[in-house]
Amino acid sequence: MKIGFIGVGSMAKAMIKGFVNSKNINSNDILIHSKHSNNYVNFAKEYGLTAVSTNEELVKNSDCIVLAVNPIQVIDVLKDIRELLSVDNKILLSIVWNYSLNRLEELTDYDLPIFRTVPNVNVEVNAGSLLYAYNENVSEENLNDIVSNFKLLGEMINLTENKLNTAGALVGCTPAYAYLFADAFSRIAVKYGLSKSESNKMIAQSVKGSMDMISKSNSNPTDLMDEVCSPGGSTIKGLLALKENGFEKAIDKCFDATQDN
Ligand SMILES: NC(=O)C1=CN([C@@H]2O[C@H](COP(=O)(O)OP(=O)(O)OC[C@H]3O[C@@H](n4cnc5c(N)ncnc54)[C@H](OP(=O)(O)O)[C@@H]3O)[C@@H](O)[C@H]2O)C=CC1
Ligand SMILES: O=C(O)[C@@H]1CCC=N1
Repeated sequence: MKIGFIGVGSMAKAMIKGFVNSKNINSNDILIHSKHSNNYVNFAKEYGLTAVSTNEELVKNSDCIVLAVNPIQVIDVLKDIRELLSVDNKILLSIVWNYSLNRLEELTDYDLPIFRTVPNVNVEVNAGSLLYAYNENVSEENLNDIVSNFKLLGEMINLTENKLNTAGALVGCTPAYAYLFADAFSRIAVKYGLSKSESNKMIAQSVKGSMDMISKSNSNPTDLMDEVCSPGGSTIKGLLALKENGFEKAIDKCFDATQDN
């Protein structure tokens, strides 16, 4: 399957690197185009991708078109490719935040198979999550083709579209908050004499292991927290300090902000 990316920003680059890392897709079967050639031509050379000079050329030569532009750019981009999308059984896969299937159909063709997905940047190391919903034009074959290719990037999770905004924030935005959490801990450890790079490694390993505990043990995070807090020990003191300083309230406000569309 030839996969064409319209838009080669942070998220598209992470997906492309994940595909290349997986070694299951020929790099030259990945086509790319974005607005400014200096932002994609060298990237294409570095990874052996096929750079094309227009969105139209990209659509003509791809089986699956990944729409990876910002929401404000969608109308202009789709206007130019709408007719080409309807030729030769193409599939549109949009990663555009908060852009509904219905709106994408209005801007393209009511017969076009369309996937709406929310990936996260962890796809770059094939440890991503990719939420997806799709319209009624998607055939069994389309579904198999998309799932078999995109699962190379991480876990594919099928959801009804009405859950995509909330689940999307949980999956798409949280890597940034996890980086903030890790950075805050490794920075304070520097105050106590560790180097930033050794702290980064330790916090990353510790948080990764803790997240594995949640997914593999199937336990509730509250129960796991209790196991770490030895009576009269340091962890409970730190945990209460987090509570007293508004940690949970800050998380609630953070999540509310992501839902404020
Ligand atoms: N970043 C993330 O973690 C996630 C992002 N998303 C969604 O992915 C989409 C892209 O996000 P992100 O990569 O962060 O954004 P970026 O701003 O990094 O990338 C946007 C890309 O769109 C390109 N572009 C703009 N106009 C056109 C055009 N007319 N034709 C072709 N390409 C064009 C830009 O080109 P150029 O660089 O040449 O100017 C750029 O490569 C957004 O809709 C976002 O909501 C979803 C989940 C997670
Ligand atoms: O910040 C954003 O809007 C995009 C969607 C999820 C992650 N980045």
